Amino acid sequence: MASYVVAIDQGTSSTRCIIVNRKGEIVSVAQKEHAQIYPKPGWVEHDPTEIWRNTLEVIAKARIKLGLTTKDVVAVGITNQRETTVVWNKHTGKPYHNALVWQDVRTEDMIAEMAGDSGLDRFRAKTGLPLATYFSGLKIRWLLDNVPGLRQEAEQGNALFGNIDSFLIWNLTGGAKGGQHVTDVTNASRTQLMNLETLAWDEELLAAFNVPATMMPGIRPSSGLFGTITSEVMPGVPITGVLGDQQAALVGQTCFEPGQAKNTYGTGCFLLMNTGTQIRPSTCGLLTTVAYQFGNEAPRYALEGGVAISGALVQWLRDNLGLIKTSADVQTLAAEVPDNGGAYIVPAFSGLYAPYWRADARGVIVGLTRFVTKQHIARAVLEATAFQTYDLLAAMQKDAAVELVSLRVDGGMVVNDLLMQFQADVNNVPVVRPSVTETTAVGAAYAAGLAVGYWASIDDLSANWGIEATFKPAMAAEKRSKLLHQWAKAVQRSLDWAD
Ligand SMILES: Nc1ncnc2c1ncn2[C@@H]1O[C@H](COP(=O)(O)OP(=O)(O)O)[C@@H](O)[C@H]1O
Ligand SMILES: O=P(O)(O)OC[C@H](O)CO
Repeated sequence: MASYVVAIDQGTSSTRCIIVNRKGEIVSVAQKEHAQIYPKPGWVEHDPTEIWRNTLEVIAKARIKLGLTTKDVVAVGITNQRETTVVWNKHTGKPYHNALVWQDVRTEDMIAEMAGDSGLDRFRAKTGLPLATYFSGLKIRWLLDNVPGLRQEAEQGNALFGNIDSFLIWNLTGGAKGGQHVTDVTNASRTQLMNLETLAWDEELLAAFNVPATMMPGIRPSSGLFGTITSEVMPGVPITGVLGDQQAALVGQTCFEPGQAKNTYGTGCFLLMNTGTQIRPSTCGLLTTVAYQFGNEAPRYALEGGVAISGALVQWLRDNLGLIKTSADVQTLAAEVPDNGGAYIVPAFSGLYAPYWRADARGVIVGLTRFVTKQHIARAVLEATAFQTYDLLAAMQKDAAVELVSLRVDGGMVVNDLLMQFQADVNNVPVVRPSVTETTAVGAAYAAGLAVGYWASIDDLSANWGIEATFKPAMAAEKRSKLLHQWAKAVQRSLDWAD
């Protein structure tokens, strides 16, 4: 049998195992959703043990579909929802608490105290990130301060911190019996505890967030050996690629040249532009982050704009309002009307992220009249994602001082042609959908395969990329500016809501 790379894509909504061949094609997939736990308004948790169980299950299923033995697998890559924080006991493997998901806003009250007189940008120079509920540092601190006995456990060296990548690697490589406690530079860059230049945990940051260094995983390049799997699901196979999911998508889209950008439409929506070896600070509310580091090469950096709620708004329409049965139904419903009927939704469920960074914002639906129907609401749901992306793109073009000639897209929502066309229209930039839209998993596979010589160089990867569809802007300028004007007003209405 031919040889393959296995990628595990642990996302916010589900866990997937995807098996990739040398052409970057997906030859087998298995996927499982996990529970979203909302203990209070604004709080979002996952059960790490459920995610671990699902990971084992999807690996087994994807392998069985293809009749794959471990001999056929050259390497494993892992990509994951970033920032989501797990702390577990190193002797038992048991988490001390559910994972605090990146969207969780329970640390909101800690921000003002941390910011002090320096403001939200207190740690931006070292980390590229503003103070926000989003990143792991405050989440770790919340756990240490609120889970009885945890701080003492951490100080005694019994408690380990990890994002989901670390938690999975540790379990796959032996768990309490010698599991590797490691992460990669891209994930570490989202904790707000790593220095972007040194690529090491920063003592001053650890002290400011009051996090003991003993909890922290070793930081490795994104492509290289992380450990060898001992779990019976794939014993003996090396894990040689790890990337946060948005950085993995950048790699999967083969955006290796400075100035190339992609937008991933999943639960949230994330626009990343490769800025090469340069750490480019943002003045427009974007993040500076590590894009990838392959082996001993210099790290590559990116500018990033992320919004918390995009596909999640479709799920909300489905699960909370019951207006659609499946996510795909949103397109059918929205296509029954020619426009939004004057309704706009700003899905600030977790506050607003880039470029606004307003933790006090909450979701609003504005422009309601008796004319507005569920069809208009469905349309407003899709348009909200496109408008939020427009805001990111505008900030990105200012920060990077480049004009994008096209936008490469991927993620679960890009099957939606109505959304893709509307995106091209409001951005006034062509939207390019590649033949493989599971770029997150493919990116992790690429990092893993490069490390073991399955692909010789990034040129091999770029040769695998191809276009499936291009959506060209077709909206009159006047209509476009009217829509964007109304959107900007709607955003203002969402601000200053949470006290
Ligand atoms: N046809 C569709 N139209 C709009 N949204 C969709 C469609 N299909 C899936 N989605 C949304 O895409 C998201 C899943 O995308 P995915 O990339 O799998 O997310 P994640 O990696 O965050 O788990 C879900 O929020 C879902 O509601
Ligand atoms: O699970 P996704 O694809 O929505 O991605 C989540 C991001 O990594 C959060 O930063």
